[in-house]
Amino acid sequence: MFKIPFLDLPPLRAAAGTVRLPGSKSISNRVLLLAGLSEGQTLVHDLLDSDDTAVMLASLKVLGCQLEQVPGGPLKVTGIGGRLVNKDAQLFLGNAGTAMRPLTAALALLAATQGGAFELAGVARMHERPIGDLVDALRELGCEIACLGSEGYPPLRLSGPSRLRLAEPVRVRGDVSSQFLTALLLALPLVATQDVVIEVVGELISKPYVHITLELLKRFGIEVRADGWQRFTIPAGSRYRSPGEVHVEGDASSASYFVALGAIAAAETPIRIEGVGSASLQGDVRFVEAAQAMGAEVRAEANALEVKRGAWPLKALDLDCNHIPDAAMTLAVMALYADGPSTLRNIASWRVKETDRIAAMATELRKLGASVEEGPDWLRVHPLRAWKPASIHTYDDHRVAMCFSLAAFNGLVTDSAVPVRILEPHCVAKTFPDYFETLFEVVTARPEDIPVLTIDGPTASGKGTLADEVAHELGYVILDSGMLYRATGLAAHRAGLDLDDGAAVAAIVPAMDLHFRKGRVTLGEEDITDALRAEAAGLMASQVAAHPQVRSALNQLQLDFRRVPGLVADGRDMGSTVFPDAPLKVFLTASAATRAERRYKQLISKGISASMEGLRADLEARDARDKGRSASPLKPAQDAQSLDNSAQTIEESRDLVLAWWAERRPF
Ligand SMILES: Nc1ncnc2c1ncn2[C@@H]1O[C@H](COP(=O)(O)OP(=O)(O)O)[C@@H](O)[C@H]1O
Ligand SMILES: Nc1ccn([C@@H]2O[C@H](COP(=O)(O)OP(=O)(O)O)[C@@H](O)[C@H]2O)c(=O)n1
Repeated sequence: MFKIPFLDLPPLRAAAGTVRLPGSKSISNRVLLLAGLSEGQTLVHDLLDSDDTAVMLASLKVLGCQLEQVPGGPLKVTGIGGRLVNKDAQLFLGNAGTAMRPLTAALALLAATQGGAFELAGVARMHERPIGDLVDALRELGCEIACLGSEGYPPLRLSGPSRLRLAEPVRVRGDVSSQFLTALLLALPLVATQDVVIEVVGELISKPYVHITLELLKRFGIEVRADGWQRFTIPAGSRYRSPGEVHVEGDASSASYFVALGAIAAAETPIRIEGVGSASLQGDVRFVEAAQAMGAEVRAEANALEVKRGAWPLKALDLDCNHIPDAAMTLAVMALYADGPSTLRNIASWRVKETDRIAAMATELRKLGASVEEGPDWLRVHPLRAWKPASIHTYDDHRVAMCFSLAAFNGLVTDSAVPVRILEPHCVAKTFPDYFETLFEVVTARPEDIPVLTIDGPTASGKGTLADEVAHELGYVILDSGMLYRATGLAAHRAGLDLDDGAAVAAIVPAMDLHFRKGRVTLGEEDITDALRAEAAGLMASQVAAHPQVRSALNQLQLDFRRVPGLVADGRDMGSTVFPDAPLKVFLTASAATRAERRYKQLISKGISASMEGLRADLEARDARDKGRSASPLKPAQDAQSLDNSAQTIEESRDLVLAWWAERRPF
């Protein structure tokens, strides 16, 4: 996950490959609650790991459920069998509607029948999301509920015992959020000593989510009788029975970004999306039909989709989106690539989601330059051809962040492509913590569009440290080019080659089986990270680096690191030779005394013995060789910014470089 203030997406051009979706949020939290209320054990496979499931899990634990993660396997949930273990608890539910609503219903009913006191609270936005209709329905049933802030909103206090009135049908509004009905359906089996009837008042929205609820209840042994979508009966004597094992489907709303990606950018080979398909329970899988109407070519298997671009530009759309409320946000961004204005209708529920999504989408689309009209329950988006680089505010709303990533394909409809900045990208953790990593796996950009920041300088000036810090802050890929020279030196040495024979050393480069993963370097099967860090490897590197043949043999390997979303490259000639078009080139220096001292401390802290004088002599010899060689000698690129960090802390250097970087970005 990118836990950084912003993530800049360079102009993207194409997409291909396979993505595996994380588990559905709606199914995960429903299954967890049902497993938690059931008697016995349930093995939950493919559970979504996200903010919203984390708050549900934390609550179940407080309520006395036992949770055990089988390493690399399912989560084992041992339920409370409908009997309260802990009758007095405070639960924090973040911004998770899928936890707040059903837990309110379940705990209100349990408190009424078994006694207890529960406080349910969330983040500030959760306290602005209405829950009054559910509270009213539960009070009608005889539950005691106090709204601790504003009437009709969380935080709530649920207490009991109190006498329940189950003989009369309980009435709940269906036209604001179907989650109120879902909450009652999930919870009422707890008290179904007689038939309990729920009547929906008003037209029920988001029916597919209620369908998921009914299907999952069935798997947990509860056969609800439904009369149309207006009246539901929970039969007397209903009891949750664990099915033993449950597999959570991939998240169909999350699939929408990749379906859209295929429609926009998979011109050659399709994007394959695994985890949802034609057999999916989730209503949002019908997003596929909307994407097809806009031109996507889709092939559906039971549990996978393959999507390719069909019509281009996309075809404008006028759609009632009531059946795909969450996924429909993606259509608003697809509309930018259409051949006319697109209208999304019947989306009033957007106004009470993580943020007011109609207002948010309109505001952010306009920042890109789009012309947008909005009404109480509709949004019209006009196609965009003159794009502006924009900083997209994400309102702590995962879906805003994910759907605006698709704006980075603007280069497919304009000659002057622009990057897109996504603020607070970690908000995707709500449903898809690795969304951007997954996206980056399947998209490509033109190398010249991918920004590079270079840091060159003499040994122990702090290049590696600064590069790590800056790359981390920007979410960029890192190239420690010295490691490539070190690995080449080491491999040549081990092969018994004369390190002064440039042609012989260069000849082994193509066959080097070198991999960089998670800060470790492997050569073939062997982890050579520590060997590479030794001073001896640095000297060997400097020796082989003097040969033009070796430098050119390593050139393409270095260029291959220029990957989405951007690159920070450190070495000797990153700015002067390898990435001459980098928008920011830093030449980092520090006095020889400072550098020798830093290297000394670095080695000592790793338990490697060293002498200050020896180190200084080595580094001066290495500097002399690096500066004096004819091939790519160590010297600042013409347009480099010099930085002497002798008297600076690491943070000061980092912040200065980030400030220079900010000056060069178009946002
Ligand atoms: N600005 C700085 N101030 C103090 N120490 C630093 C600074 N930059 C780096 N260092 C320290 O100096 C040591 C050498 O830095 P390193 O990044 O390995 O250098 P290089 O990659 O240039 O050889 C590290 O232990 C690092 O923590
Ligand atoms: N881009 C690069 C990177 C390293 N090198 C060579 O590789 C040696 C080791 O590089 P490094 O960056 O790992 O070394 P330190 O600066 O960490 O000591 C340097 O002394 C250079 O001779 C190079 O020539 N060009």
